Amino acid sequence: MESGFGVQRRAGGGSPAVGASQRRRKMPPRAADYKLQVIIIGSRGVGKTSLMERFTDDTFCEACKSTVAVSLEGQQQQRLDTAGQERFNSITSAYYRGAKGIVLVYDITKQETFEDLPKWMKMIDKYASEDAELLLVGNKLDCESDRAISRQQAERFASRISGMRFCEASAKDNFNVDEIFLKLVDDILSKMPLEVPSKELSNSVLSLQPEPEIPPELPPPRMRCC
Ligand SMILES: Nc1nc2c(ncn2[C@@H]2O[C@H](COP(=O)(O)OP(=O)(O)OP(=O)(O)O)[C@@H](O)[C@H]2O)c(=O)[nH]1
Repeated sequence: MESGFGVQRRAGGGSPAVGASQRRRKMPPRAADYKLQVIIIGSRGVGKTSLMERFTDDTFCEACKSTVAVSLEGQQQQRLDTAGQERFNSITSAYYRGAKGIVLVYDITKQETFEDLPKWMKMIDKYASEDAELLLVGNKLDCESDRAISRQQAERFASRISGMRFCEASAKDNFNVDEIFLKLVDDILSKMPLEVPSKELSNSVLSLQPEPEIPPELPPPRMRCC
């Protein structure tokens, strides 16, 4: 249950006068200065694909099918047999490892998606680089009347994890979506050395489905002691 993509960022971009989605539609394509791998993780149905599609294409699908595929940009699209856990795990660990940014999503209307967050953090602790930027996103803010998780609860969760930022968003209403990804990329770039080695760059895209598998032995967690 991960989605991800290569985010392209041009140097000296600054804050746009128009929305970033508008800029994406109107500006002619130009070679990117960097390609950074960002993955989007979270429980089933929280809106990972919707956030990604809102950011990349400025589209929203009301009745999307669940993601069950791995795709490698410019290459083949391959259906995953969810029983094929071994192959899945090696792909998962590779993509976590390569991620410069991780967007961890829950649904503000679904308690269980918030309760799953510690499991996702275990995956991050096990597989991701310590330097990866982390962003917690409470999606479906347009469903305020069905809210099950308060902003304060989520802020408390994020504050216990070193370097994790938090925001709420709506892929449906296109609220905070550009901000999520552009801020994440700015944070990643601000940490990078001026000369980025080419092996650091990635152009792969990932979209996976199975439930998070909790590793039996975990490295020291990012959770801070209270
Ligand atoms: N109201 C509302 N619905 C949303 C929002 N984002 C996604 N959805 C809906 O939630 C459902 C699941 O969205 P997806 O983007 O497929 O969620 P996902 O996390 O990629 O789901 P999986 O691939 O199954 O893990 C779809 O019906 C979307 O239309 C949002 O911001 N607001």
